[in-house]
Amino acid sequence: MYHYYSYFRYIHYRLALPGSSFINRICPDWKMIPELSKPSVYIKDRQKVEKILTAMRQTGPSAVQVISDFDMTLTRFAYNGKRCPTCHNILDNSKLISEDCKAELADLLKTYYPIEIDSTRPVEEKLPLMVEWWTKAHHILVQQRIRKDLLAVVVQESDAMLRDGYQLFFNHLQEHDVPLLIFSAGIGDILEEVIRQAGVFHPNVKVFSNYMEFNDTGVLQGFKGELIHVYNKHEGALLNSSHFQELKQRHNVLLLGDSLGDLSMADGVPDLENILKIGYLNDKVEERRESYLSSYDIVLEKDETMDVPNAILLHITGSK
Ligand SMILES: Nc1ccn([C@@H]2O[C@H](COP(=O)(O)O)[C@@H](O)[C@H]2O)c(=O)n1
Repeated sequence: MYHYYSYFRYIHYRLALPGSSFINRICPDWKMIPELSKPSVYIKDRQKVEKILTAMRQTGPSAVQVISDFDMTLTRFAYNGKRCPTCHNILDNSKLISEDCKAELADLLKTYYPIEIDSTRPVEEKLPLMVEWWTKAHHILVQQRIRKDLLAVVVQESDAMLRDGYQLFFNHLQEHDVPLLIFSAGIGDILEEVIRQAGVFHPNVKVFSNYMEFNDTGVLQGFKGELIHVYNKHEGALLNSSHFQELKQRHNVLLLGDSLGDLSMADGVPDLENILKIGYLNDKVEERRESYLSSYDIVLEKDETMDVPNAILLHITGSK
């Protein structure tokens, strides 16, 4: 029964493809963004998306800000069939961690990641478990007496990969003075190193994340500030409301995420007018498709590229 239902939903979302003459007649913007016809693209309400795109293009780049998650949103989920690392995994798998602790961190991942992505569990039930995961993992990392000066080497030696098309994404935002806020439950120091080494840590990029605290000799002794995990980003957004106040003339938001927790990243934006939410659905696709389609305006299924966000950015900035 379930298979018939999901097949029907599949046909339903794929029927109104941008190539169809009906959609092109009422929605001229579809023709301008052929990337929206990629087989990886799913949209529940095309007219809503069309309306937001038209409004955002009309007001242009000076009214927009981009708010994005990092791990598995700006970075790849997999490459050649192998999972790519998150910020935490970059450290967990590095030479800075003893074999015993690597095994402990791997056990934590095996226990808690399935909970993180379980669409049958309510968020309230996941919250304490996520805090538990991050707290235990950070405790282990602190025990390892990690040296700040070795973080760059560890990132260089890792398999971290930004999504295909990341250069256009970061460079285009910089060229058009569009602020990019990266809001990550990963590790800020590692995240910054990944984008620095990729040559895209431009001045328009601001990062909210979990930052490491080092002692006078440069050894990790803890983490700064309030813990950010995947399901408390709204708290971080509200705590950092001064950042959003500085951008208060930017009423339009392009939001990129890969988890339902990422949907609250724009909670601190004052006088929000238009928000276009793009969600990468990387894992457990069948089980989670319906909830992603109900929450994100555009869902990108198993799509390792920045093609769609890039095409939308070029559209908004009038570059295409
Ligand atoms: N010990 C941990 C804790 C979390 N993760 C993963 O990191 C991701 C969070 O970062 P975002 O940039 O996506 O906010 C999240 O998806 C966790 O699965 C981890 O790998 N290890």
